[in-house]
Amino acid sequence: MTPSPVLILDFGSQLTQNIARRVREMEIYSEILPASAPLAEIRRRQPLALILSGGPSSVYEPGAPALDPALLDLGLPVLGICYGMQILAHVAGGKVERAKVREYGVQPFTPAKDVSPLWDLFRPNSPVLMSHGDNIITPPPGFTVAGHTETTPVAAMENRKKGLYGVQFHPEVTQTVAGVDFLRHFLRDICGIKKNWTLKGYLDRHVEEIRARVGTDHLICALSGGIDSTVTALLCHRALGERFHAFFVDNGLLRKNELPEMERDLSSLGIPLEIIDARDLFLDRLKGVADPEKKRKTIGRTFIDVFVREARRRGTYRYLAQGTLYPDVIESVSSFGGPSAVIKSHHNVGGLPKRMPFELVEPLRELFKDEVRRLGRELGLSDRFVSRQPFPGPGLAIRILGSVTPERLHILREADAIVREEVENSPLRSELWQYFAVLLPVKSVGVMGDARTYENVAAIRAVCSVDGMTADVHYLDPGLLGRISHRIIATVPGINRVVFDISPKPPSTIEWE
Ligand SMILES: Nc1ncnc2c1ncn2[C@@H]1O[C@H](COP(=O)(O)OP(=O)(O)OP(=O)(O)O)[C@@H](O)[C@H]1O
Ligand SMILES: O=c1[nH]c(=O)c2[nH+]cn([C@@H]3O[C@H](COP(=O)(O)O)[C@@H](O)[C@H]3O)c2[nH]1
Ligand SMILES: NC(=O)CC[C@H](N)C(=O)O
Ligand SMILES: [Mg+2]
Repeated sequence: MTPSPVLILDFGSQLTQNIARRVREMEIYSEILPASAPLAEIRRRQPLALILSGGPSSVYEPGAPALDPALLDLGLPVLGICYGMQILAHVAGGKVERAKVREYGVQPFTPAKDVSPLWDLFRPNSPVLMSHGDNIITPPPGFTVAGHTETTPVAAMENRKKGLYGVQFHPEVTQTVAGVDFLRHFLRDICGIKKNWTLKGYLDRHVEEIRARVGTDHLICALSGGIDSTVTALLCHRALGERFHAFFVDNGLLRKNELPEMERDLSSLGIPLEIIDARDLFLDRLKGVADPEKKRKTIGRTFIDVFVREARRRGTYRYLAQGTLYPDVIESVSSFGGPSAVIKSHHNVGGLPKRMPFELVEPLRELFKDEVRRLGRELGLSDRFVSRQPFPGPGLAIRILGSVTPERLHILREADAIVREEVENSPLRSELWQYFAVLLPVKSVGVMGDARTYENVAAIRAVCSVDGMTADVHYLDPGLLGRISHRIIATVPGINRVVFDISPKPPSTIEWE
């Protein structure tokens, strides 16, 4: 049975899922609902506490996301974070205005005297992450100021009697050093919530949910052999048995030897699999497409067309399972109805056609990659499998800048195989999140064997990351870089220059398109 959640109301923050995962890390069940969710919907879930997320709006602007005042009278503890605190103040009769000085980055926070035990963890000048342009000028009646920073007089507030609290800073990020402990103290000690969630429980619950939802229908699973879809497949297979069918699409955008390696790995897991050769269709549709978003949408649509065609051929399937994770969602669409920005359309989310003949089953949609890896271990996947580098569904197409042609695919495939082989033969493999080659749409002059060349440039990317939301460059050892460059230029016809990408995410993204 699903436990009662800590309910997080999303006002459009890029950090909303960070709040959710912090709560999960304390083994407490949480759910996210859009801030616009009706009161009845919220009550139906019988939440144990409410957390109001941050968001890009200002409470005094027309159309800013609202908070139903009735929520403050349910007798539930409430914690507002950033916009969440501002909307709480606004609704309860306080005053919010544009600040004279905006406050961004880590700042020293000092709790007020005679505050409730919630603030026990903060010493004077505790580092907290701030990111706001509005300030609470007057706290609402019944509230007292619980702390300040140099430029924010109301950096925290509380109405102890009603259990309503607010912080202007972000406790859900590691830059707020006491942040995680503060959230735990709030939920465990102040709200008195007991541990009620584990990844194993997550697994069991989703197996049950899929069984209940799909009923006697059949489900096809889009399986790439990557960790996300493999965990999705294991979960759906466990739920549905014979009514589960996995399709792997060869879209012609795969890496060297991907198909045989994937077949070998998956057959050892006992997942029945069909391989669909759709190389010509994908390459045909991608002809002349150079714009990154157009490429991604073309690929997303073609994946679905292929699934529809194959599903019709075999009978009717109502459900399509995909290994969609939370970062795919947050970068692709305005998540959970919140007004967050589109960064790029991941093929499996923002790249999908508007009208779909399938209902999607996406059991991992709330999780981050490192959580899926732990789930994979829980399901018995080997460390080697679980720690493999992610490979995006649009494949080499988003690493060939400009139009995708069979010749350019061949060049990149060969160069990329060398990067993989060299890194995988070094002790680095387990430290890196991703390592790959990108083919640039520029040519440069070289000299090989005394003759002039005028050929393509390849860029090498190597990054470390926990969840793909941010990434650091890993400066490869010069010896290793030299070997990679030498091998590529010597053995891959069409490349005469190799460069190394030194841009972190943000401001760059991991993939070049
Ligand atoms: N070639 C493919 N055939 C079938 N489905 C695919 C293919 N490529 C991607 N997908 C679907 O798109 C989803 C998202 O792709 P993505 O690459 O993020 O995940 P993954 O391949 O499962 O894991 P990883 O991130 O480790 O590569 C997959 O989980 C899978 O459902
Ligand atoms: O399945 C996917 N479909 C996509 O369309 C897609 N685009 C990026 N990625 C992967 O997501 C992580 C973050 O990538 P970016 O920094 O490029 O956005 C990195 O690990 C990327 O490889 C994708 N995965
Ligand atoms: N990150 C936030 O929640 C910002 C809230 C509000 N818009 C501000 O700038 O003050
Ligand atoms: Mg993949």
